[in-house]
Amino acid sequence: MKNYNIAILSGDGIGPEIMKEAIKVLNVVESLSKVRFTLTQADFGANAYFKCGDSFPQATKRICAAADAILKGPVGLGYEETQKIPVDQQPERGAILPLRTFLNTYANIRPVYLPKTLNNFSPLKAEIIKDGIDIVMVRELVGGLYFGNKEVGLTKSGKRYVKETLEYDEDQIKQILLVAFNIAMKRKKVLHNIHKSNVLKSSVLWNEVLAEVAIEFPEVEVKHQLVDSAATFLCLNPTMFDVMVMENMFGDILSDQAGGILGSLGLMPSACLSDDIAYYEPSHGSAPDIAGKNIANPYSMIGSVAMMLEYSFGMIEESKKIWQAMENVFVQGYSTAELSHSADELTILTTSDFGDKVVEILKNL
Ligand SMILES: NC(=O)c1ccc[n+]([C@@H]2O[C@H](COP(=O)([O-])OP(=O)(O)OC[C@H]3O[C@@H](n4cnc5c(N)ncnc54)[C@H](O)[C@@H]3O)[C@@H](O)[C@H]2O)c1
Ligand SMILES: CC(C)[C@H](C(=O)O)[C@@H](O)C(=O)O
Ligand SMILES: [Mg+2]
Repeated sequence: MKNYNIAILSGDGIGPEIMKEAIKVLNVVESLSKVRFTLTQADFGANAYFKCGDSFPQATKRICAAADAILKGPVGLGYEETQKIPVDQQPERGAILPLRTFLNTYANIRPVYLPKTLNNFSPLKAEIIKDGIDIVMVRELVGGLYFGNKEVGLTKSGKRYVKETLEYDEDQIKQILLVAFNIAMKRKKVLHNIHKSNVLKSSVLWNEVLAEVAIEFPEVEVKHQLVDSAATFLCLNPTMFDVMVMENMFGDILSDQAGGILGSLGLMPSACLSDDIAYYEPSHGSAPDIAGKNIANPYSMIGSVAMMLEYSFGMIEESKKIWQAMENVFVQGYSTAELSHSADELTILTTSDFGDKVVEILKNL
């Protein structure tokens, strides 16, 4: 029987709450299929820092390196709590970014998906999204401003200054574009290239490389869109997009905006892919404002499981069933707390009840 080793990094805030539900779903998939999942928990994030003084401990690195895939909950704390941790150990700089470089997960796939049955969750008018929303955002994840040279100091006149550089080389750009073109080939063969070449030299190089890569994909129609106007059209007419590709920072911001047009960040799972291994995490953070209340929406974490089954283990049917089960929970008239604004007659489920409903439906699909 096939066995997959999965590292479980539950994270901070709502992380452990939503991870518990994701594991319930994994256990059901295991019981219904011919695979075994061996789960290994590892400390990561602020909790790891407070436990052992390191937000990405060596032991966790070893567990990740030995895994077939990694399932990661969000990390981070509220602003005040974060100040208790030295800047370079804060879970974003000390854990997430090092994890991304450690694994070289350069391609971040963020599905922006709302089946038409659920379009009442979106704050957008029904006529704009009558057929639902179905976009794949492809975000470069190990380059750009996040990882460029950083300098902090004093000017000659004693003023504090900071310098952060947006760096890419052509190989980094090419590898993410190849991922995006290949996804476009499997979908509608239309790729929106999101850039800012009217100002940024990095976008000029990005677009030059894109023109070269595009020759290998003559069937894909490329549409160029400046990032600022893309933000507008994402609200006015999201269905004009199918696959969108962009550099790291643009992708961070537009993908959170995308969570907004779905109605909640809790509907945003993601996959972070390298050529060898992948890790899966919600696009959102640790939601300190709702942590510990059993009200977070675990859809993003369970959706990350579905993406792991598809991308890392080729378990396409099982993955589809998880998406279907989650949609069915909502279609049956249930909701999670943060989506409750959309219709008063919905029954609000706690985090754990949502997981239980998914499991119940999954067993009968
Ligand atoms: N990949 C990651 O681990 C990751 C991603 C983003 C932010 N963060 C970190 O998370 C911390 C909090 O950041 P923030 O508050 O700006 O953003 P956030 O994404 O944690 O929360 C933004 C809003 O969305 C809501 N929300 C998020 N996920 C939800 C869910 N599953 N169900 C219901 N509501 C949900 C929150 O309650 C909050 O109102 C920060 O430390 C940040 O750096 C981590
Ligand atoms: C927490 C932070 C480092 C991270 C990012 O900016 O990439 C998050 O916002 C995300 O979108 O995954
Ligand atoms: Mg983000």
